[in-house]
Amino acid sequence: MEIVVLGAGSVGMLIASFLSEFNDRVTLVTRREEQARILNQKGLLRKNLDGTTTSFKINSSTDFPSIPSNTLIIIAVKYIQLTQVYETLHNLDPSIPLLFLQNGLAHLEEAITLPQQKIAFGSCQFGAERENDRTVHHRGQGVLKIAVEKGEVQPFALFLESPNPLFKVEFVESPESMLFEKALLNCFINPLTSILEVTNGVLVENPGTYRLLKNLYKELMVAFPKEMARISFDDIENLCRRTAANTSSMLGDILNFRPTEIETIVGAVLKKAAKNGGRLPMLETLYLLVLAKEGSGEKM
Ligand SMILES: NC(=O)C1=CN([C@@H]2O[C@H](COP(=O)(O)OP(=O)(O)OC[C@H]3O[C@@H](n4cnc5c(N)ncnc54)[C@H](OP(=O)(O)O)[C@@H]3O)[C@@H](O)[C@H]2O)C=CC1
Ligand SMILES: CC(C)(CO)C(=O)C(=O)O
Repeated sequence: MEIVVLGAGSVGMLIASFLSEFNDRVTLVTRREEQARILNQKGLLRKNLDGTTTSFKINSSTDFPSIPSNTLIIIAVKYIQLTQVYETLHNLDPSIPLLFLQNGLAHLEEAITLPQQKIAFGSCQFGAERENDRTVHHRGQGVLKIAVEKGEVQPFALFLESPNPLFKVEFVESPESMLFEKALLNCFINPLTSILEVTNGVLVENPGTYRLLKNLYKELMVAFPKEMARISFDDIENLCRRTAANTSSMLGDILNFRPTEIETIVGAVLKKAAKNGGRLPMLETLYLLVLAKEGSGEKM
């Protein structure tokens, strides 16, 4: 099966590297000509958890290659960049399977209005950090959860062929629950790492941020008792520890003066709580601080 990964950032390059270990028909679609040229000429590099580096020969292009219908398209751009991507996907063959890997909740309703008959969503619980246009760091082992919204599992089952024990994939039932659970996890890590400009591991090493995580846990437990019953405090701690060296995707945006995904992650969780009459003053404060920081880039 051909695989096209759209978006050669942290997640796109990391996923493409793992897929290239058992499939030699992976294409990385980039936004910039320069990046495609570097990837084609020099290949893709993955810096592994054990300090080694693996290199991969990879096809890269700024255009979609002519896509046969047995191609899987993996969309690894940020939520904010999806608007442009939807237009392209809209014009593709409706039988082509699509897998969306964004954090947050907003893309779920949007993506399912596309004409494609096979659509799945992924929840990445690993860390990925782009070093440059051809180099990505694997910053923490974690599962890639996949939930199919439209069509059958079969086209997405190719992930199970991965021979690499560090790239684990698990199929789950409901995209909505899976994405909400991931958004809850991101509420603990992404805003705090962005405000404090620290890597994920610091949140559990520093006594002050550790207390903040505990208090936030209590607050979210009251607002979402059913959903939070599936997430233990240990799960949050483990995610911070497993991805300890990672720069969260939101902090990456802040450091590069890009808009963050605060609305689709934290904003969406706050809205859901408000709908049920719940209030989340701590999370709302973190949300406002990220918004303030996001808007401050040009003025500083
Ligand atoms: N990083 C992480 O550890 C994790 C990230 N995630 C989620 O994964 C998603 C992707 O995040 P991440 O990889 O960190 O983001 P990055 O910003 O690193 O990567 C996004 C990439 O998409 C490219 N892009 C933007 N628009 C287009 C387009 N129209 N066509 C082709 N490429 C395009 C960008 O190109 P350019 O560089 O030219 O702007 C960039 O390389 C996010 O929703 C994030 O929340 C989830 C779990 C972990
Ligand atoms: C898994 C985690 C927390 C890794 O940093 C992430 O989802 C992100 O950075 O957005």
